Amino acid sequence: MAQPILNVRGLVKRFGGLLATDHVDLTVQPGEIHALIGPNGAGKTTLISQLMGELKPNEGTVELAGQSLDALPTARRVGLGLARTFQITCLLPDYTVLDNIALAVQVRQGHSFRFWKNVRSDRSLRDEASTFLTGTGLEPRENELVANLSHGEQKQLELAIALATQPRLLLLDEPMAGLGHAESQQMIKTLRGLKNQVSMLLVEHDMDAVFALADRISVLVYGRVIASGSVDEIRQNPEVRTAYLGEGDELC
Ligand SMILES: Nc1ncnc2c1ncn2[C@@H]1O[C@H](COP(=O)(O)OP(=O)(O)OP(=O)(O)O)[C@@H](O)[C@H]1O
Repeated sequence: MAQPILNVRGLVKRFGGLLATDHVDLTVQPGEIHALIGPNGAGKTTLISQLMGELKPNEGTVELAGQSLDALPTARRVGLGLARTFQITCLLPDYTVLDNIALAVQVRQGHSFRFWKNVRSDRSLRDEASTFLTGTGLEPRENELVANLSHGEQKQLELAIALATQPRLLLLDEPMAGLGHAESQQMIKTLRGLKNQVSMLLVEHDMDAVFALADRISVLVYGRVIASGSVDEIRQNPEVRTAYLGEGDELC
């Protein structure tokens, strides 16, 4: 098997007496969409924050394409190809769609936020930024202020911003959260279209989306990975049904 793009071994995060992640082992293969599911409070967001270097683990190791990230701050991890989206969108509301993406392009190019006036005047920066709108459905909205976007459009924009850093691995924290049916379908289509471009770790509660997108699924309960496997293996796993859904519930 190819070298995993992400290799997590024995990752632990304690908050006082609470084990938010409990010796988590996880791999994401190149080109894979690996879904991470689990009940509220299972530790999914905590795990993503540890991968990004926003939270320091108590134990364990994280490698991106064979390179250890353990001693690296978040900015270096982004430089090596990690990007995340957030459960609650994190955008600049008084700037346009294109401004928000151009800023991410500029940061990737190594410029500091202090020079960000260029974002509104630099033609090549704006041209490059607009390429990340392709397939998001936001193309006609590039000059709209973020504050005027729907929730679904903001989620699409957040994804475009993450892509503008040209990641090798995208960590998606509930991209479907708060979306209506049509918006969820658009997001599924967008993510499917990205599959050959970037590997993904997809944290998601919407099981229709998970089953539509995932190559493999890992199930986190009380900080522990209780199962990992193909969609069919996870659908049929009795421990997953009991721990995650409750006895007798259908996993779909
Ligand atoms: N900064 C923190 N300080 C103390 N406890 C925390 C902190 N962050 C998270 N926790 C706790 O760690 C556990 C895991 O939380 P986390 O947000 O990672 O779960 P989650 O699986 O992402 O949940 P959800 O699906 O609701 O987003 C929870 O019990 C939460 O209350």
